[in-house]
Amino acid sequence: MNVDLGNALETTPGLTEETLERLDDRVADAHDRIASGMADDEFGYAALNLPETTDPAAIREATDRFDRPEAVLTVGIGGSALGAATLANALESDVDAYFLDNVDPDAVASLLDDLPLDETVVNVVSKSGTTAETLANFLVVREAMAEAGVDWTERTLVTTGKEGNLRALADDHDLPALDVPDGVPGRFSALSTVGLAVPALQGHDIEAILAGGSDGMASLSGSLFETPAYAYGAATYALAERGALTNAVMPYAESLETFAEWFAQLWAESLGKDGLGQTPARALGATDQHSQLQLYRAGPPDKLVSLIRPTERAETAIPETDLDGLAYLGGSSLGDLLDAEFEATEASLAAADVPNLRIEIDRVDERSLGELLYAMEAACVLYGELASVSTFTQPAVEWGKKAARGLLGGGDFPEADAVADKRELRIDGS
Ligand SMILES: O=P(O)(O)OC[C@H]1O[C@H](O)[C@H](O)[C@@H](O)[C@@H]1O
Repeated sequence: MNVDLGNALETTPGLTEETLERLDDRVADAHDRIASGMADDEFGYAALNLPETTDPAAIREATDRFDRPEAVLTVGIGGSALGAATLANALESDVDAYFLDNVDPDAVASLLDDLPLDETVVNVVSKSGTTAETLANFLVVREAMAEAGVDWTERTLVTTGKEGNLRALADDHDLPALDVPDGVPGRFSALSTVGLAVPALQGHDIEAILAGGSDGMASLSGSLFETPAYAYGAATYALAERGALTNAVMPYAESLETFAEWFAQLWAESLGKDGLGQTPARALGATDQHSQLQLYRAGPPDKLVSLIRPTERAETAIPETDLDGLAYLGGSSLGDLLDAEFEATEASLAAADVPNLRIEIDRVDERSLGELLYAMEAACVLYGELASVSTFTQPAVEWGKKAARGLLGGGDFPEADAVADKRELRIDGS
């Protein structure tokens, strides 16, 4: 994996080589803090040890008891879904992966109608075991299985903390259960049981995913010039300080589209604190060149664009044509075209002085994905250190969770009272 900062030099906002040299002293201090947090398995920092602390054999022991299913249905939300979804949607498998991470009744009903429930493994994931959406969806899924004559206890895998509702359910019904490791916030859990059970059920090489994470771990050092993850974290931080308040993440590979969603949670929940942060925007190359790029290039100069690509792709040749004006495409390939679009977008942003960062992975496979996920987590932790925010908490999200629970009669939460204070200025249509 490599990160190229060249197109963020002398842009608006922008960096200079001198800025980066000066910042490198702070990166060294931040790295010391990160390394000591890792050594002590401190809350949050422990996530950066996962390539070494996750036990793939324990994951396989829990997943191997299910004969190769037709589908895996994960019931979870946020960090309990997005890591697994990133891996499942990036890697090809004949075991289909679905994710119930919302409680839209139409979407839930239509998914349950379509799924072969007797051939599906239900993977219910909640670190806290209290998230209303996840537990409600699980109750709905469980009932759908019972109605279809499927013994849900035979087809359910639970991943949760050591205590709580889900743990009790797993114990009561003797369900296979994986532990969410201590000290690992949900959005940093992709390389743990939380992110790896689905790829294991799909037959992917989870050891290779962890090996990729280990590659990222081995490259952590006290200098941003030697650590791609820190180069990305330091540059995004410094650009945000200079006004790049939006980070448009634009993978040039459809298989990485969900990665941008995972990144959005990581960046938003970790860094959006104390009036600081950088808004992650999700885009896909080349598709969004034809929609969002106009804004990124010519809108307010408050953005940076992160362009991500694999350097190796499958080849699909573009057939020769004698159509005037299209002959230049013939003999080329879709991959060449996508790469040309990638480089053209970089150049077009640079020509308009818009900072853009290039991230390259070797190819979309287990090892490179493990390295990419690890590197972005390390980048985020470094950014949090430089910005002095509390990277591993999410009090603003918890506030809304409590208000919703209170509204539904799930406890006495003062946050729920605020809902009654909503101001109205309503304009009715016909
Ligand atoms: O895994 P759970 O406890 O169900 O939590 C799922 C999600 O809930 C909240 O929204 C948190 O802000 C997220 O960080 C977390 O990933």
